[in-house]
Amino acid sequence: MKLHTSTVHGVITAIEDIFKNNRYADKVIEKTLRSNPKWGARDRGFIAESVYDMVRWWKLINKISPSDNTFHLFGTYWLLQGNELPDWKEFKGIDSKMVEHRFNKIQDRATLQSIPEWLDEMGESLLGEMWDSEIETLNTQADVVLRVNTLKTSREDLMNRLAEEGVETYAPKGYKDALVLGKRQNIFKNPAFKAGMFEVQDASSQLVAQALDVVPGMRVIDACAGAGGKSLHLAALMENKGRILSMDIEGWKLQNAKLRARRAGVSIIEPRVIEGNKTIKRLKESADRLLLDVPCTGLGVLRRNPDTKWKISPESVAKVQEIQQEIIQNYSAMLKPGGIMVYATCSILPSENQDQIAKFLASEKGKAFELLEDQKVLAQESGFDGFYIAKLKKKE
Ligand SMILES: C[S@@+](CC[C@H](N)C(=O)[O-])C[C@H]1O[C@@H](n2cnc3c(N)ncnc32)[C@H](O)[C@@H]1O
Repeated sequence: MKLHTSTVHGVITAIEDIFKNNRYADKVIEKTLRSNPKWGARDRGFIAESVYDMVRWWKLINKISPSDNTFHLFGTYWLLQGNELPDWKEFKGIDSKMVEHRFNKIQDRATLQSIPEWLDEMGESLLGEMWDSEIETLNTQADVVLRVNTLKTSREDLMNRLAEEGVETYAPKGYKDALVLGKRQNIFKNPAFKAGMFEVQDASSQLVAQALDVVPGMRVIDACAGAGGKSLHLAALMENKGRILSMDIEGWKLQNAKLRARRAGVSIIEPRVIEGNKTIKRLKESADRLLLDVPCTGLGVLRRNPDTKWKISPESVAKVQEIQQEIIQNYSAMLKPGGIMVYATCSILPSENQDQIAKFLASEKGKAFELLEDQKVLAQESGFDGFYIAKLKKKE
């Protein structure tokens, strides 16, 4: 593949923005692509993929590159991908033999898999021998998965409609509303997206709303609703009948959920900002179903957000675990006796998942609950994101 000055500069600028200014990769890529409307689909694809890949392999590239000059780092990445470098002055001092030689000398998993050492140690201690292949899987590129909005269309109709436009998809077994794109592309531009016929949502994430066993007419609380991905799915499963209270501590995220609801033809979502314990107390025993899609490290979705591994630390992992336990302890009061609560994370760490549930069940408030089932979804087994989903019942 031939390299072009303008797009390589786009990658270099984006990488410097991410690492020097500590910005999120997805936001930086979005900004870079927006600032250059003349780039075509291939150029955009090249930039997005190269930036994500460089972020993913940052530690490895830095170990091999002859310097921390961003062109050298890009050149190293490009050669590691099995490509050739053009004769540009910026790439002076790097060649494929040197890159191969330095790569072959690396033995340790933390560098080879390009993750911080503390994370490698934590992963191994918590996941044992599963860690090796899990981190390998989490370093690959994720599929683009759609969730069909059954309020507007069926999976078969959407599949046919997209196929007529040349967008090939397949329906993965075991995920009744999911379609996987055959080829990565910007699907947000598709008219079916603008018409609210689908959302982009990983297949594992689609298991969360399903676990709540909702029926039309129920009163549901989605207590960490964010931009409303799971609330929208719940609304579709409830045939847009009943009530969903979508709550979060961040009001701007709920605003986003409102816009998405309008596009999806959903009218039963009511956003509510959590302003403290008072908001929770007022809703005591008011919900038939309660979803706690709690904040987490995001280690199950590293394929989508590779920069997570450079942003988290042992301290932030401990802090988020504290928040998770606080949420389950305090928010579980909003569920009616006999109701069902789902606790979910997009993490693969037992300390954020089954250990949190065990701690809750052993506590005073947890005595009112029983665990019905839980799913520990690893990326290496499912082929999709890593997730944890626990389904609990509040005793009558
Ligand atoms: C995993 S995200 C939710 C994703 C969302 N459910 C979706 O499907 O798109 C976790 C959310 O919890 C919110 N959050 C963090 N601390 C919270 C708290 N104490 N109470 C409620 N929400 C909180 C964050 O703002 C974030 O939007």
